Amino acid sequence: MSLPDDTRYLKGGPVAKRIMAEVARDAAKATAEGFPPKLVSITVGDVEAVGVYVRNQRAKAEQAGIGFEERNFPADLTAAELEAAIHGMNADPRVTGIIIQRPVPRHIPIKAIQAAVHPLKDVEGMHPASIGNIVYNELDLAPCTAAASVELLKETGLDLKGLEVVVVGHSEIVGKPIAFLLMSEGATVTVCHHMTRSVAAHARRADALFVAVGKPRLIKADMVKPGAAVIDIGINTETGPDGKERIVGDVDTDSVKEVASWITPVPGGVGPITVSILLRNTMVALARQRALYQATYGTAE
Ligand SMILES: NC(=O)C1=CN([C@@H]2O[C@H](COP(=O)(O)OP(=O)(O)OC[C@H]3O[C@@H](n4cnc5c(N)ncnc54)[C@H](OP(=O)(O)O)[C@@H]3O)[C@@H](O)[C@H]2O)C=CC1
Ligand SMILES: Nc1nc(=O)c2c([nH]1)NC[C@@H]1CN(c3ccc(C(=O)N[C@@H](CCC(=O)O)C(=O)O)cc3)C=[N+]21
Repeated sequence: MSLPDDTRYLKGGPVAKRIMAEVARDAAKATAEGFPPKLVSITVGDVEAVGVYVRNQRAKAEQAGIGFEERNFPADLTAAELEAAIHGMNADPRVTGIIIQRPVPRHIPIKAIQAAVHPLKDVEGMHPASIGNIVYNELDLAPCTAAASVELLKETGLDLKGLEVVVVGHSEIVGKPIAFLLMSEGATVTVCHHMTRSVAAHARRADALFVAVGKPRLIKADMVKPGAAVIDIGINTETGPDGKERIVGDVDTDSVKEVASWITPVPGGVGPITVSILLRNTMVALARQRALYQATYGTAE
């Protein structure tokens, strides 16, 4: 989809491109040195919900020179079987990073599965140890979407110190890490969720509004402060007026763009940056694994 050349759109493409160039350079160097990076994607059962994400991961990984392997397990896999498979990948030196695509079937406890991924291979930053590092402001393996969203806000040039920010949605993978990253930047952060009495009342006070809920057109123009920056993280698939499937965010972009000073398009906003940060995290993970390998088996020079 082409977007109007409008400064109100905070496009993800240029930021993603910058990150991808850096990743491709690092991947080529590591490969030449005998350490080819490889990312393994785990999906369990119905892969439809994560289809776009996995497709883009494969395409971008190949473009950057990172190996990509998709492991799709049947929906009736037990948690113990999945953990065993993950332990195998933890022990496999050819696997650099592991991402468990969400959602997984209800009978699989996602927290336990994320904890099974070795922290050195946790490219999504979802192991409890990785998530904990965010509280300490150690951010080199931060959850990809949260890092991508904050990176886009920075593109506005707004000073994050003291900025009034509202985050709608408080999932472990998106909303909560966004709140932590923003706190580290000095913003004043309010987090809304389904029990919040009036999301609108909070949202209207925000200089920057992050939305990660999964409900098309949840945020309308009257919920946005004039001049605000709106970061739309939602990725929802719906049937458009032409009968074709399309991707929309959580923000009613047509009306909100008349009020906001900046708005991220969907598609073309946060999504592409998320993928490039996942690949960047893969290279960070590789560097850490190489450092450990060197410390363990290397000879003193
Ligand atoms: N662009 C990207 O790179 C990515 C996009 N996404 C997209 O972001 C969206 C959110 O994903 P994710 O966080 O995983 O989803 P979850 O379903 O895990 O979380 C949704 C959150 O929204 C809250 N919520 C639900 N209804 C409301 C409401 N009416 N008002 C305020 N808050 C509400 C929920 O609160 P409670 O828990 O209290 O019910 C919950 O915290 C999805 O559309 C997903 O596809 C996700 C990852 C990456
Ligand atoms: N463990 C886990 N981590 C996730 O981060 C995660 C997940 N599971 N499950 C599914 C959701 C959804 N999600 C997307 C990320 C990028 C695009 C993306 O690249 N979007 C392009 C789409 C372009 C196109 O249409 O091809 C864009 O917005 O421009 C889409 C969807 C990550 N999620």
